[in-house]
Amino acid sequence: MLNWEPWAGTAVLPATLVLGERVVDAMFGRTGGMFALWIPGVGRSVMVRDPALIRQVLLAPEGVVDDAEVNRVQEPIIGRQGLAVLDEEGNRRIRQIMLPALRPSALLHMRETAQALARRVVADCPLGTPFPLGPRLRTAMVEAILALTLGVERPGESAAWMRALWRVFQPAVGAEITLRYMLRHAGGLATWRSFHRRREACDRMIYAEIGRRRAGPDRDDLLGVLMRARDDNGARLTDQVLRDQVMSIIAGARTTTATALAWTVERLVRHPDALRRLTGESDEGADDGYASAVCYEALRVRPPVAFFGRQVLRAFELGDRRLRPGTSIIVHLRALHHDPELYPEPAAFRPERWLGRRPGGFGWMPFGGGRRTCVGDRLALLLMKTFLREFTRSVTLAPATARDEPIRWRAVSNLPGDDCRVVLHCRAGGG
Ligand code: HEM
Repeated sequence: MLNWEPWAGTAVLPATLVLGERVVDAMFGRTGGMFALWIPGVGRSVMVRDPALIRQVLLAPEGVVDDAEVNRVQEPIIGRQGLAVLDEEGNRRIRQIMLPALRPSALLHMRETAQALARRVVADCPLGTPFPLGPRLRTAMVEAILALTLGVERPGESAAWMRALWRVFQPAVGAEITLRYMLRHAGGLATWRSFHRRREACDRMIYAEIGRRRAGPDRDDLLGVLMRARDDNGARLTDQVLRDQVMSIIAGARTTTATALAWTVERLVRHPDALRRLTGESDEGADDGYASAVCYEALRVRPPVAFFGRQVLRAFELGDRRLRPGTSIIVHLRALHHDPELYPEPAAFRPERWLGRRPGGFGWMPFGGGRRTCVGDRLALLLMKTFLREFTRSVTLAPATARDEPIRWRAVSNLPGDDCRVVLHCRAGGG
């Protein structure tokens, strides 16, 4: 029954690059929300967009699907004990330590950090001329995450961290990591001195910070929270585990939130009514209901992360199919978020859909779901809303071109094709 599909399904992703997303939608339409395919470096897979099937995957009992295996590509950066690649028990333990520090009530201090960063972005942007906002948002978001994780707030200090991180995270390294991961069974990850040197330079900074803290007073940032944790026997997390969590948080947060914000601005400048309403709300300053709706809708129509996945450990019935161990299950987020049965006129950007309503269930999943759901979702929304408020208060935003920016799909990211090209003008009486 699956016979024709792996071939047609395998052709779908490359065909999408040429013919656009309608190819994926057509395939899902023909196959009832799930199709089989073969992905280089990943292997036998099914691509899913049906919320009932996604629910079944995410609520599967422990031991039936593996949450970590599909994240192994990140291991050279986040380490063997990084949150995303830890086994279920290890992952649960680290999440229990981290999550209280990532709740909205614990993140209030991040609002001020985000405000200051947003003001600096606005002050540094050229006025009256088109430019890409994306790179400036990426820098600001790395600074935000350094403040949250390591308490780095001073510009000189953060510049040193940014330089070290850039050498590990630059796109060429990312592409090589993916390629080496695909060749892992042929020893693709074995020797790679240049990368190890870059990573060690970054690691030295993290270990030096851990050492300073062991010798000095406690700090209240995320590293401080991790360093205070003890297990039932009173043992604390090792330096290696701490290092791997710092890199996991930076890897998870580094570009995702900036991409989400870039898409939100890209959608808003092409929907002047929504932008006007958001600006009105920012000026009044009391409520952020519309800003929340704008963020939910932008994350729906343009999910920054294109897919998330799980791997089958024990033979598993998914819908009417039996999946063999080793099969990867990939959730296609843009297709899920454009299901017309869930969202009438799914391509329309309409924040009003979310007024008086919070996303829930399995039809809106920009942050993934189940046991491995993103730990930074609340922080991401806080950063997005704070930036939008500062922007709309101090500048008017307009698109640099009339056409929508195309979705540039790179690895697991959906990026704005022109890196969010906009024109800013000072607002009369704003700021
Ligand atoms: C709009 C911004 C963001 C988006 C769209 C996003 C999306 C995602 C997705 C789809 C996953 C996979 C979840 C799954 O497999 O079910 C994930 C995991 C993760 N995210 Fe985010 N993320 C964002 C921001 C952040 C931030 C700000 C942080 C750090 C504070 C972060 C840290 C992580 C980590 C550490 C994981 C791995 C969790 C685990 O395996 O237990 N993310 N994220």
